[in-house]
Amino acid sequence: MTPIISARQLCKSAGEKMILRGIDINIRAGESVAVLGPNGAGKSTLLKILSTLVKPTEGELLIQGKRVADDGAAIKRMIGYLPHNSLLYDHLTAAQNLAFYGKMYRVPQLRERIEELLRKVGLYHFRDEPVRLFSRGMIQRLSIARAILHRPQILLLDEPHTGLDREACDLLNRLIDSLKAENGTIIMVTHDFEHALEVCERILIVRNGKLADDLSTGQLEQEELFTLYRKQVAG
Ligand SMILES: Nc1ncnc2c1ncn2[C@@H]1O[C@H](COP(=O)(O)OP(=O)(O)OP(=O)(O)O)[C@@H](O)[C@H]1O
Repeated sequence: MTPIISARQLCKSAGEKMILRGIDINIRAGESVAVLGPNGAGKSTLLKILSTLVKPTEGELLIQGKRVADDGAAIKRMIGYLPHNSLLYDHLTAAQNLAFYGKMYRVPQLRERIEELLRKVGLYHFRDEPVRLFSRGMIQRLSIARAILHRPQILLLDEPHTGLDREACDLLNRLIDSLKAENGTIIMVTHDFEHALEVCERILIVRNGKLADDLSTGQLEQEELFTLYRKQVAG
C-alpha cells in the first residue's frame, strides 16, 4: 500500500548550516508516530517540511504518492499542523481566525463547524475576543481548533501539550484518540518519552539532522526503548 507520507533524502540548510541531512521516512495511514531527540536536532524543521509550509533544500516529499508541487491545495487539505507559533492573527477574534482558515480550506458548513470547535476547546464564550487578549493556554486551545478545523487525515503536532492546563491536555488526548479511531495519521514532536509511548506505536529519534532510530513500541519493552532513547538523546 502507498504510504501516506513518504520522504526521501530530505535535506534542509539555512545558509551554511545543515539542519536536516538526508531523512528517509515512510509512514502508513493510521500510524501514530512520536518524534523525539535532543534540542536543536531538527525535529521542528522536519515537521515544518512534512506540513508542506517549508520546502526541503533537497529530497522529495510525497503525500499519498503525490508531490506537493503537483496537487498542493488537495494535499494541504489533508494536513493539520499545530506548530510552536500559533499561526493565528492577533487582531482577529477567535471566531474570525477560524473563519479565515475555514474559508481557505473550503470547510463545508463553516459556521456550524466553528461553533462546534469553539465549544469543544472551551472558548465559545471568548469567541468575539481578539486573540491578542488570550493567555498562552487559550491560544494553544484555539490553535488546536485551527489545526483540526478541516478534518485533516494527517495531524502534525509540535510539542502540543506545552502551555495547556490539565483539562486542555485531556481534551487534546481525546482528540488524538478520536483521530486514531478514524484511522488518522499522527506525528507528534515531544520531549515526553512516557507520553510518546502512551500515544504512539512508533518512535523516530532525530539527532543532528538525521534519523538515528526508528522504533516500534509494540516490539520492545518500555525499559529497552528507554535505554535506546537515552543512548541516542544523551550521547
Ligand atoms: N530558519 C532557520 N535559520 C537558521 N537556523 C535555523 C532555522 N531554523 C532552525 N534552525 C536551526 O536548526 C536547528 C534545528 O532546529 P529545530 O527547531 O528543527 O530543532 P528541534 O529539534 O525542534 O529543537 P527543540 O527540541 O529545541 O525544539 C537549530 O540549531 C536551529 O537553530
